[in-house]
Amino acid sequence: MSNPLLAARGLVKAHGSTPALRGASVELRAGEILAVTGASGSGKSTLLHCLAGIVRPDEGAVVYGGERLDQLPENRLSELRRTEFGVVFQFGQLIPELTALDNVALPLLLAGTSRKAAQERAGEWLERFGVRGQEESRPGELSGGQAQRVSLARALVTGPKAVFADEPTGALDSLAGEQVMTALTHTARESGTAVLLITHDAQVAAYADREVSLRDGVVIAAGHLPSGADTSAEVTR
Ligand SMILES: Nc1ncnc2c1ncn2[C@@H]1O[C@H](COP(=O)(O)OP(=O)(O)OP(=O)(O)O)[C@@H](O)[C@H]1O
Repeated sequence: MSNPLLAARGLVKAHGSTPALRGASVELRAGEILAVTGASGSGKSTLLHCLAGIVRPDEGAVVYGGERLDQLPENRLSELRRTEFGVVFQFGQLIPELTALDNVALPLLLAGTSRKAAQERAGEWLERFGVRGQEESRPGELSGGQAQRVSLARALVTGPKAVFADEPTGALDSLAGEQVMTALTHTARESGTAVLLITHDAQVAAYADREVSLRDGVVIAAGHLPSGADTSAEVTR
């Protein structure tokens, strides 16, 4: 079995006195699409935040490329988040004052790409996600599905190793949701990007290679790839 790209072991995290994770372990392999499912409040977003280096766990380890993400200093963590990870949230979280093109160009500008090259590349990515023609639109002028596809372009434009998507279709109707999932999975497979996808929707989870379920802050079940998964009981899919 190939080494995981990212591995979380025994994560414990509380928000104040509310426990969110109680010993969750999960692996994300290079290039795979992993769905994380579970009831509301089961700890899915907290797990994603720990894996993406947005939040530090109280206990346990997050290992990425041989480095303990949970122990990295903040400046190295933010560099990793900028260069190797992409994040998409339920409501896109585009910068409202910037055009679609500038939203997608922003991660490249932050990485030191020239403005001209960043805008050119951003335009190509808008095209890939079927939102060419909306370059000058601000997020408020886009439909939910268009905004989410711009968010995907922004998450993938730097060529990250992993994309973290927290209910990316949660605010969309089913057609727009399908378009977003098709665009995400197609592009991720093409570029070999791993995707950790939180969803409560079985139709969305069906786009994934593998699925893990959380209950009360622990992984209770994991579906498996032909190469074999590592944890507990299997989910029949
Ligand atoms: N910032 C916070 N402050 C206080 N409690 C929080 C915070 N974030 C999460 N929690 C609590 O931690 C637990 C796990 O939350 P989390 O958002 O990780 O679950 P989830 O499975 O993603 O839920 P949902 O599907 O509703 O988004 C819940 O009880 C939640 O209320």
